[in-house]
Amino acid sequence: MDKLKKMESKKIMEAQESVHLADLHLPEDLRDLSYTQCRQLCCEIRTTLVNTVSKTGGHLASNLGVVELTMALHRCFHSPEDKIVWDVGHQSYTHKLLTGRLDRFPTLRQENGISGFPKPSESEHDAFVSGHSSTSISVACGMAASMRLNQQDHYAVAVIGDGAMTGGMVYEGLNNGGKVPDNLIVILNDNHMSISKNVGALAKYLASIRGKEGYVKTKWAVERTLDKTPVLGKPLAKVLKTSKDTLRNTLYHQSTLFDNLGFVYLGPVNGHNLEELEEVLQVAKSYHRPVLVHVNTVKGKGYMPAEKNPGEYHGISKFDVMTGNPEVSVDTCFSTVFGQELARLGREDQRICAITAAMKYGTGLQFFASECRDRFFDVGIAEQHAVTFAASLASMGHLPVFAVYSSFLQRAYDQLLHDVAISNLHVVLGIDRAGIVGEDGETHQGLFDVSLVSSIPNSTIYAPLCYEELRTCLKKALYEDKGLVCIRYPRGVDQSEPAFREPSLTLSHYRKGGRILLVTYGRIFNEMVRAQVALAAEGICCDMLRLTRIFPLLPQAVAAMQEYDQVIFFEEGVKTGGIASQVGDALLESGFRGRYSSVAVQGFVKQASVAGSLEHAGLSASKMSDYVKGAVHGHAT
Ligand SMILES: Cc1ncc(C[n+]2csc(CCOP(=O)(O)OP(=O)(O)O)c2C)c(N)n1
Ligand SMILES: CC(=O)[C@@H](O)[C@H](O)COP(=O)(O)O
Ligand SMILES: [Mg+2]
Repeated sequence: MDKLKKMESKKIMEAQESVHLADLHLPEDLRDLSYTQCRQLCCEIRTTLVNTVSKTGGHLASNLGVVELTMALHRCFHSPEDKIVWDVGHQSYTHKLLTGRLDRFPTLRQENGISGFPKPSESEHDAFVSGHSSTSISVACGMAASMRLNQQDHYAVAVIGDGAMTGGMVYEGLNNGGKVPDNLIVILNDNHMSISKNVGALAKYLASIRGKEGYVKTKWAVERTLDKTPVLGKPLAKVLKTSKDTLRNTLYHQSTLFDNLGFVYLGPVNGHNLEELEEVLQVAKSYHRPVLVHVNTVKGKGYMPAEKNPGEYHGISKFDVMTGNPEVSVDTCFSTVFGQELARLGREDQRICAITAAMKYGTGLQFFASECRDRFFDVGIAEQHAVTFAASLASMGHLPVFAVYSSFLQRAYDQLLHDVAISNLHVVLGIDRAGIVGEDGETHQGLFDVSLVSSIPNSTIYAPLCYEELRTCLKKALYEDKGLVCIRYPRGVDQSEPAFREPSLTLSHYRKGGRILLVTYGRIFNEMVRAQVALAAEGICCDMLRLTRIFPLLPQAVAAMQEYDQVIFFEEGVKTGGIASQVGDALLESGFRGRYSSVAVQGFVKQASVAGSLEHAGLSASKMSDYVKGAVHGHAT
């Protein structure tokens, strides 16, 4: 039997053997499997994804869509020497399963468990931290450049979705990457979806090229013919390379944006067909220059509820696998209230415009979108653009409201400062997911917005406690305040007790006759109320001060603090530059003679439940009460 036949029979034998993730040494063993075995593994992976996410919550639909793509990548590239960089990283679950994390997979997104995003600290196969969109091409560019400098013949592969392609950083990366002779491969995972439908001119452009099946088929034939021509030394290889390019240009006169930017464009290919995927990836590797591979996938592939409703299953909480129904369904949350109130105001005032950066449903703007269609703008994953766009609308007399997650706003600091604040333009921000977010972890915590915005002159920040207060703040922000006005509110529901829910636009002072004043803002006031009750039961009487307008500091708040022997500020935000530290400065300047201390978040907050993270940060009721007891007895840290 010749070598080829032997290999063939080995393959057939292997194909008859069933394989399981748990029996394999991954990712290495993947390369020895037959396609039949790979497809079998894909089924096992999908079942694992659905079952696990049904218990932990997570990004299901995006992951179901890239099972074959991930398998093909790990068969064609050699991680960790080759670097696979996942954009956003929310679709990296299969990658985790194929790189030896099956046993830990049930701990997904839990405290001390594996992350829902790539984390080099978790595995050498996670090339780079991600969570925010559109960074992968820049990361891969840097890695490919480093490989060249170190004379390593490895590959840097960025895997990026069509939604993430709407982010501006992508074009900075393409601009840089397209001109270098590096082993840089960009895989465009095109499923026609961002979280909701992908929007904008780029989405339209991708739609126009993704249907061109003829392009790819003929192309493979050309590549194969040329690649199989015996190599007769370098000069001929050069001629062949030139003829490849000439042939490509002749056959495919219609070049893409990516070709024009210096990338070889390959595709589109069926992202659920392993053979086709591996073929295109091998061709991509053969170029040794920047290549973009366009892959068509179906978001939610293989689990009917997710295929039918990819938006709802993008990020989902625990659900019933049989029905697809969420375990707990929440009708109202801060985002919904914000969105509904904005829609109501928008109906009455034609100047109001609402802007989202691809988070229409997450921020509750779907209500505005359906009621005031022409004044609703989904600008794609483009927070920087969104802020400058809002500034520009304001300069033309509109009343723009940009609803954005706290952590994603971090990108747009200069736009807030340079485009909004310097001109004192009236722009309202709904800062959603403010504070601790829980299971998404470090990349998504909303803990920096207060420090960030309060460093900008003439800005205003509100932190409403409850829905009613949120509505009032929004009206005030639109009709009474000027300049940059932010309203920050958390993920989730109003948990404040009716007795503490008197809406205020400034501050609420709860007097019990104590000599200690506890101060805070936002949702952790609920924790403070519980702490105060517990402390009272132990004979420690505390007053409370809750701020609704947190910045600029209210003179009456600083004045109220002067009445006390001891003031303790609890803040669900970072300590540096936060309100607690600003209050400390103000008290010092005012000649306050009592004791002042604060508890705020320090460092990056890892994934855990919101309650768990509050506890670790010292911001739960029990930790607050412990801290106060320590302070009373003179040993607070
Ligand atoms: C800067 C930033 N803004 C918004 C998000 C929220 N976000 C996460 S995934 C996503 C959609 C990504 O779509 P795509 O890249 O096509 O991936 P798919 O889920 O379709 O696979 C968005 C908007 C984010 N992670 N980062
Ligand atoms: C991956 C990503 O950035 C988003 O999908 C984010 O996880 C959404 O968070 P929410 O679930 O709070 O909308
Ligand atoms: Mg997509």
